[in-house]
Formats: sequence, C-alpha cells, structure tokens
Amino acid sequence: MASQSQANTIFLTEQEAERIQTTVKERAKKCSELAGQTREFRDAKSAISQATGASLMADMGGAPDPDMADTQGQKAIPTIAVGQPYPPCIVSLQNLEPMKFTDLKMETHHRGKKLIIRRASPVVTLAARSWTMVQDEEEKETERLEMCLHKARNGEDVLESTRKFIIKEPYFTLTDQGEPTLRIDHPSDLVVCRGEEISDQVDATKAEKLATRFKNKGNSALKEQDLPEAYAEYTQGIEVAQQDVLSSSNPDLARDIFRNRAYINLLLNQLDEAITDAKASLTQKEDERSKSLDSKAYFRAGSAAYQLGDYASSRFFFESQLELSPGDKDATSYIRKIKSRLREQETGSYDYIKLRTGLSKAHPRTDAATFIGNTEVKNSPNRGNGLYATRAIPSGELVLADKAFCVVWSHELEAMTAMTYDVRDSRIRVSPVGLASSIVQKLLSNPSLIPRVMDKYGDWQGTDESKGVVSTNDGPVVDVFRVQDIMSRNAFGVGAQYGEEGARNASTGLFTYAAYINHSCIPNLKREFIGDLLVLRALRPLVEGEEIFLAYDENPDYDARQAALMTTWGFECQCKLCEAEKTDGVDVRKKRAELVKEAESFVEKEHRAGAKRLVLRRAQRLAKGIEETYEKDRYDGLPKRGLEGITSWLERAKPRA
Ligand SMILES: C[S@@+](CC[C@H](N)C(=O)[O-])C[C@H]1O[C@@H](n2cnc3c(N)ncnc32)[C@H](O)[C@@H]1O
Repeated sequence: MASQSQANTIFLTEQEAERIQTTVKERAKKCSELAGQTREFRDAKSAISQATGASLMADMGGAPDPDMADTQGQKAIPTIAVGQPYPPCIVSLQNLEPMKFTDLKMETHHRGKKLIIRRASPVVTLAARSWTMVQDEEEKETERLEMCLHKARNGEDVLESTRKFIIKEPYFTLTDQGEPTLRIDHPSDLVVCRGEEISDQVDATKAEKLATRFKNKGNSALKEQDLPEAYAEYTQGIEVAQQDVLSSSNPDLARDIFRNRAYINLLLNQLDEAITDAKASLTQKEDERSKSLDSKAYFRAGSAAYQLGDYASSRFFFESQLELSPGDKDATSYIRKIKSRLREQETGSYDYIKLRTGLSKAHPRTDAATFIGNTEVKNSPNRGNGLYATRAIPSGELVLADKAFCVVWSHELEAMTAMTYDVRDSRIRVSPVGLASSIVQKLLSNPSLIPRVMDKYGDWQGTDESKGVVSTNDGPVVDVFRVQDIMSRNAFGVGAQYGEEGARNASTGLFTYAAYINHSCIPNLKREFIGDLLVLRALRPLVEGEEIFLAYDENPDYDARQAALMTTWGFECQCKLCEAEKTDGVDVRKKRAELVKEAESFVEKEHRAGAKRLVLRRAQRLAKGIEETYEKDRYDGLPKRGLEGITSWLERAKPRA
C-alpha cells in the first residue's frame, strides 16, 4: 500500500508492541505444545452463560475488546495476528466425512472431515472477530467457535444469520488468550444452512404448493427488505420447482422464481448469479406476457453484466431486451452508456469533466471503463511481472486508466485499518483490513472475478492443490490469506478525496491492472485519482517497449525509503538513484538527512512573500549545503530529491522591495 502521510501514521506504544509480540509468541508456543492432544470436555451451562454475558457486554460497549491495542496519543486500534497461512477447504460437503466434537484434536486442521453444529448462545461481536458457543446435533458437546475478520456477509454477521452451520475441515486451535476454539479464517469453510431440508417430491400438486409457498415467502421477505431471507426462500423454491415431477408439469414456476432471485442477486451484488438466474428464467415464448417477462430478465442480466464491466455481454442483453420491448427507455439509456464505456476501453478517451462532476461523497465511484491499450504485461527482470509501453507516448499523454476493482473510502462503514502482526517475519504493519474484507466479499459474491485478483503477486501462493480452485459444489472458495498478502503488496492509498481521512480509516483501493506496475525512485508516470479511476500519464516521453514505473514511496531519505520498501513490498530498490545514494555512504546520507530536515522546517516556518535578505541567504546556504552532499559526476542526470523543497521555496520567494 502506498505510504500514508506522517499525520496519518499510527505509532504503537513500545509496551503495546511488546505486549502484542509476546501474546502472539506465547500462543504459538502453547499451540505447538498442545498440537494433536485430545480436546477437553466443556461444561455447556457455564460456556453458554459466559457467551451470553459477553455478548450483552459487547452490545452495550462495556466489555474491553482483547483485540484493541493502545496507540500513542490516539484511540485504540484493532490488532490482528496474521498466523501461518493455510489453504481453504476445496472439497465439496458430500465428499467430507462427518466427525464428532470428541474427535477434535488441539491445533489441528481436520482435513477430509466436516462438523455439523448448532449455535447455542448469542454471538459476541468484536471489532475484528465474532464468537459464539456451538453444540453438536444431540446437544451433548459444547465448543467455542470464532470467525475472524471476514465475518460479515451482506451486512449481516454470518454467525448471527442462522443457527445451523457445517464447518468444512474444522481447525481447532487456541485464542490469543489461550482458550480452545474452533476457528474459521476462510468464510468458504463455513456452510450456512438456512431453511428446511428439501426431500424428493413425488406428487406434482404438492410440489407446486410447496414451491409456491417458498416463492411467496421470498416475495414477503423482499417487501420487508430482508434480502438474505428472500434469497434463501427463493433458493428453496427453485430446488423444489426444478425437481422432475414439477419441472415437467409446470416449468414456468422455476422460471418465475429464477427471475425473482435474479433481482435479489442484483441487489446483493451477486452479479454472476444474477446473470445465470436471469438466463434460466427466459421462456422464449411469443405471447405478450412471456415477452414482457423475458424483457425484464434481459434487463436484469444486462445490468449485472454492466456492473461486472462486461460491456459486450451487457450490450447483447439490452439489445435482446429492445427486440422484445422496442423503445424501452432504460435499455436505450444503458446502450448509450455502454457505447461510452466501450469507447473508453478501446481509445482511452474519457469525458473528464463529466466524470468529475458526477462524483460526490454519496457517489464516490466513477462510471468508467479501464483503458490499457498503450501497455502490456511482460516479465520484468528480477521484479516478476511489469507493465511496458506498446508505443511511443509523448510527455503528459494518457498511458492507462484503471477503474478500481475495489475501493473503500474513509467515510464508509467498511473502512477499517488495523495493526497486523505477521508471525512469518515478526513485523507489525498498518494494514487496511477493511479493504481486504470488501475484496473477499466481492469475490465470494462473484467467483468469475477470483482469477483477476488471485493472479496478482503475493507471498502466500496457496498449495499446489488449492491454487486455481474457485469453487466447490457448496459455492465459491476464497483463500483469505492470499487476498491479505495480495492486498499488502498491491493496494494503493487513494487520498482524502471526500474529506478527512485518519490513521484508522485511510481510503485505499486495489487496481488489478495497475497492480502490475513496478517501483522506481525515478518514476516515468504521474498519477492522479478521479474518484476510483486511477489515471496515469507519462511524466516524460516514453519510448516503445520501455517499462513503466511508479514511485511507491517518495521519501527523499534513502534509508527511510528502503526500509518502507522492504517492510511493505518486500524488496530492496536498486534503481540508479538508490545505487548513487547507497554509494554515498552512511555519513554523507546522515549529513544530508539533517540538512533536509532543517530545510523542511525552514520551508514550513518562513513565508516566501516579502522574505528578508537574511532569510533568503539562509535558504541559499541550506540549498548549497544539501547540493554539496551530492557528488557531481555520480548524480549527473539523477534527481536530487533532498533539494526539491528548498529549491522550490527559493524559486517562488519574493524578496522585500
Ligand atoms: C504492485 S506489485 C508489482 C507487480 C509485480 N512485479 C508482479 O509480478 O505482479 C509489487 C511487487 O513487485 C515487486 N517489485 C516492484 N518493484 C520492484 C523493484 N523495483 N525491484 C524489485 N521488486 C519490485 C515486489 O515484489 C513488490 O512487492
């Protein structure tokens, strides 16, 4: 993630940093000592009453959240340990063997197994995790279950959403406080069982009654704006209506419910399924009523494809709608918008004024397409992939524009910055975990987008078996450790475009095409954000085949810059500027850093207008001092970053008349 400004930097107190490290290390030690040991029996009554009390306290805001850490001079911030990554379950439920609570072993991933559970207490909702007590179906055994970070779906806490769940390949471990717990990291490892079990129907009339009941219940839930409930009812209705006994006698019933669910899917941003549902609802009949229903379905499919950025499919759906409902205003308006998006995609010609005027705090996202036409992805020696210019591009001209895959703005509910302590390198980092959660939600809702994110660079690659798996029969599979690692290496800060942003709620985004751009301290691109559209222009003329670079960190101090590049992006920069600065040696760099610091405080304090001669001379002396730290030959043609602030002050200073 691009560095935040000093004002937005979070400093943990030393004691707090030490406490976090000690807690994580002690937990890891205990876990390895207990690994493989049999689980101990838990008393149901006291476990449930403990959870009930904690839930009440958390709801009233009265309980201390064990995940909150104190920061210097600021409010507490969530602190999350990033443990040893492990892959999500990639096996379908029907191929997993049921297990019992009594089979659980400490610090073990129970591969090949599933655990059917019922929630037995209210849910304790904390900033970065939710937990509850769960029981087996016979209510003989009780255990703690916690869901970490990615714990909400469609605005609802997953553990609260119902009572029955199935855990795929349960992970039994310890909390940071040393208490045994079942732990869900990957949301796809928890199957939410909403609704009744549907048996095979033999009587067509009874089946029709049942399917219609589900459909009506779905309609009522929609009226009450309970979208997850409406989705669950329609899903059950479809299950019944698709059974042979009914689909052969009344195929239109399934189509009706598919059409309704397509609408719910649109509202829930489950766009892939909105399209498949809308297509499944098509009657292809010629009577007026059927044509009107199909027209509605095409509209739903077209809107979903538009939101997915699949403008060609979207155009096809809206044109199909227009054939059935000639002159339809909404379809016509969409087709006009699609033309603009396709023009942007193909030629990079944007109506920047319209884009800017369409933005506000309430509508912070652009309606724009990504333009990549001047660039291509290629291997960059020692840097993985990189982006290269496919033609000569004059200075100032558009190189590419990338519409964000996902942005979380500081003023949005999802915005959450946390301190993460990564056990892999024992480093504490500031991490926009709210962005990671939003990316995970978007992928779980739209599995067609999973490869677009998962092909990005990130430390954890998954295992040979899990790599590339995007779904099982139970739904999409998302490796949250991989998303977290991809986000850490690829996300950008997008600036405070809609008002204040603080340390705890920085605006951040993932741009899946611009993510291929490597770093250089002498960048050849200039970046600008228009809402969630990242616009990159040539900072100087680019030649065909040249690699394009951004500066991830612009700190003029070599040592601070290298430290940030190593901590956040995991590499040592070896660009020409870094080579020159490295050769300077520690003493010269130290002297320069002191002078630059002095120059920065001078620039901050001294007014340029009406500056006294004495003040001007001090500025000149400072500039000369900094200049002298750069050896002439070695810095020939290289930027002297330390000089930039004071030189700009001098250029614009107006001496007293
Ligand atoms: C945003 S990604 C850039 C694209 C990436 N190279 C890829 O293969 O997808 C950032 C990662 O690229 C690598 N990288 C970027 N600039 C680099 C540089 N100047 N030297 C070495 N590695 C670099 C680092 O691994 C960094 O974490």
